[in-house]
Amino acid sequence: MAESAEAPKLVYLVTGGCGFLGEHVVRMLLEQEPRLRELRVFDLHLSSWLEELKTGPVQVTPIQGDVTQAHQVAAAVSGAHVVIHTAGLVDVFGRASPETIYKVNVQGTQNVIEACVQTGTRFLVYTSSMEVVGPNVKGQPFYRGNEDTPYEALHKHPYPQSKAQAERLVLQANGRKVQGGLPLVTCALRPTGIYGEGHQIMRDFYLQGLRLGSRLFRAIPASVEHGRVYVGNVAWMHVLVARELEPRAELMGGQVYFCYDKSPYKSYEDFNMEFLGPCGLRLVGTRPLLPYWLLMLLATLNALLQWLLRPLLLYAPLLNPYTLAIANTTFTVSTNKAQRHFGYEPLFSWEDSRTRTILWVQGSTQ
Ligand SMILES: NC(=O)C1=CN([C@@H]2O[C@H](COP(=O)(O)OP(=O)(O)OC[C@H]3O[C@@H](n4cnc5c(N)ncnc54)[C@H](O)[C@@H]3O)[C@@H](O)[C@H]2O)C=CC1
Ligand SMILES: CC(C)[C@@H](O)CC[C@@H](C)[C@H]1CC[C@H]2[C@@H]3[C@H](O)CC4=CC(=O)CC[C@]4(C)[C@H]3CC[C@]12C
Repeated sequence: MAESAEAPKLVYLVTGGCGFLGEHVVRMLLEQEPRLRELRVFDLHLSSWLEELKTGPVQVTPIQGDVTQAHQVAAAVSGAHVVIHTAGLVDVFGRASPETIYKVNVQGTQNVIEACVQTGTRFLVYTSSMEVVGPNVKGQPFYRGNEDTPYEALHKHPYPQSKAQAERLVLQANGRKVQGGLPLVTCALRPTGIYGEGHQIMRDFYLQGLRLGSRLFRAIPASVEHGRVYVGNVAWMHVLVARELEPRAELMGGQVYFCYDKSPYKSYEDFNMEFLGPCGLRLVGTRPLLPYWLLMLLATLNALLQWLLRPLLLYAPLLNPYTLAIANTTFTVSTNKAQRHFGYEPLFSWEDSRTRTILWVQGSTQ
């Protein structure tokens, strides 16, 4: 816990606080923000682990609610000093309809913004995504780019479209007068693919590998780099931005920041093997075992099957045309904007991030 002479007086709200990233943000705030008096955790689905947090010095207030319900959001926001908005439907597998994704990710974010304006909360940190930039529909690579790199951010998929729209709303709201007459200060953080304790897709790959005789079969060329960032460092960046947004409002207000750390640049599958290898899996093939056209045919058949089965059951495999295209397109960032603007340095080294993730994967099947 960082030291502070002042008595704790601030109220923070984390939406989506029971999610993969949200939980790490909640725990990081309790460890690293000495000014906290109350931490409100707003989520559609509250987790049981919240109970263990109630014994500490900070008042932890679980709030079961839906960001698509403006009145519930306003009640949760009222009186908060900072809102960290991570809640969202993270769906590229066809589980939810495009309408639902839009309702949660865009209208939900608009509700958070309006709640800040109406209740007088001045600081809003939005969890955006690398996906608001790319990979785009043309499959153009984004190779070690930064926040200023020119890139045609064209999307057709509902998820990146919704994240891009929500980010625009947040950045446009910067400077709006909130109740009481002072300006709203907003910023957006763009994580690349987040990994770490609680990453369900990593767990799915591990379980799939165990079912296939402790092996996975390469589908993506090793040459395709995919940016990844450790969840603890993403959480730390959120805490730091929430703290620095007030004193550095002029510089940070209305800005976007990629989330980054020292995680190595690798293909999505080779990066996963950094954790799954030590857990006993091996990746078969030095190059994809099937040609891209055949993989795309299988992905398309998955999408067709999902559509046919939808009236009966939800069939949502990892392989679909969108995920295959994303995985096959280089997207990595190389930037220090967060360091320049608010002194961000990763809290966890690559070695530490890797060890923590391996331990979690090993324990995730017990
Ligand atoms: N997982 C990743 O690799 C990346 C995630 N992000 C962003 O980070 C944020 C968190 O993502 P994850 O933790 O991975 O997802 P998650 O699905 O684990 O967490 C999202 C949380 O939001 C809550 N939620 C969903 N709909 C809600 C609603 N209508 N009202 C209230 N709460 C609702 C869920 O219950 C869940 O706890 C999202 O905004 C996502 O777009 C950005 C880049 C990468
Ligand atoms: C089946 C194989 C082709 C396999 O390699 C597919 C992997 C695929 C599930 C992932 C590849 C890239 C991932 C996405 C990327 O990290 C960017 C993301 C940002 C977000 O905001 C949410 C998650 C995601 C879309 C992430 C989802 C999983 C992948 C598509």
